Amino acid sequence: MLLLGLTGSIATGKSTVSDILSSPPYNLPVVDADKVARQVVEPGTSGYKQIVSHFRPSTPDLLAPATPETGGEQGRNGKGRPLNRPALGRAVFGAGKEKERKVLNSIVHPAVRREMYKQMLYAYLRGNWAVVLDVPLLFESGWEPLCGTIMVVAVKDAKVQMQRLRARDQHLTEEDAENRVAAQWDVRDKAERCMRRGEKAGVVVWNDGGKEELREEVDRVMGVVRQNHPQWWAWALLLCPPLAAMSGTWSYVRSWWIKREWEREKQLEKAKL
Ligand SMILES: CC(C)(COP(=O)(O)OP(=O)(O)OC[C@H]1O[C@@H](n2cnc3c(N)ncnc32)[C@H](O)[C@@H]1O)[C@@H](O)C(=O)NCCC(=O)NCCS
Ligand SMILES: Nc1ncnc2c1ncn2[C@@H]1O[C@H](COP(=O)(O)OP(=O)(O)OP(=O)(O)O)[C@@H](O)[C@H]1O
Repeated sequence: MLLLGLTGSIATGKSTVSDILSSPPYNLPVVDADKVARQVVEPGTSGYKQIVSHFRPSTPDLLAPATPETGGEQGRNGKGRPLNRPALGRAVFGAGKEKERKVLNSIVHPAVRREMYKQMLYAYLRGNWAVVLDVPLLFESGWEPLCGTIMVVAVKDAKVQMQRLRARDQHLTEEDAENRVAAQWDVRDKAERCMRRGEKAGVVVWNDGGKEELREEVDRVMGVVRQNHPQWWAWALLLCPPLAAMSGTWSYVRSWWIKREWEREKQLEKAKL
């Protein structure tokens, strides 16, 4: 089964592409890291308890206000009020907040990873030829070598990204939005890194145009992916687990090598400046 990593930067169009991939004619299962990241911090979970214990002293509005909708003082299930996500966002995005963001990531990411592995295994056992891993921080958090193919959804014009982000998340101020964009790698760097993997292992969906153009671009890119990963290969991997293990190991080593070379080049470029 192909692990198709879907990434980009904030508001470049990952969820829109993931909706296309999960509908006909593709009908691919999608494991959505943002969705899982919400589940693992619901009231009562260990993630929730750790976040409350670390962030509450510095963020007094960390929990949603006690209203009938949020279930009063103790929340709907009696395990606490849900997190006030915009407030937590302000505590971790912005200049000088990298340390706090790292703390949040170290609480949330391991739980996300565990749940995602479970969902991937389920998709494999159901005989899917591919599963989409929708992971916004795929490169930043080291998921890259795991994916047979990476699809980056990118825009060439940074203004398009900012406009879409502001239009979608109207609760964010201009500064909030800029802080969130700055918390991730530049999407054009992600596109470059992805193309470095070669067409078999890395494809870029450019999304500067309208939604109709995006659909056509996804169809074009999926034609390339499908050609490189035919159905018979998916069946061979399912019926022969040692072959799946060998193929996975080869893909991992190759991706790891490309990642290392790319990082070296970037370091050399930096040193030259
Ligand atoms: C800070 C939080 C509470 C803000 O919640 P909010 O509902 O406002 O945003 P949401 O979760 O929908 O994320 C929107 C986008 O922000 C970006 N983003 C989220 N977390 C991070 C992060 N730690 N670093 C950089 N970018 C991030 C992603 O592009 C994501 O798609 C939330 O983003 C969070 O819990 N982040 C930590 C978990 C994480 O890294 N999630 C990303 C996938 S694993
Ligand atoms: N080609 C397009 N034309 C017009 N609007 C678009 C296009 N692609 C995406 N959008 C809109 O831009 C916004 C951001 O897109 P989307 O939510 O898919 O991004 P995302 O990369 O998943 O964001 P996040 O990282 O925050 O989860 C949405 O409101 C979406 O409807």
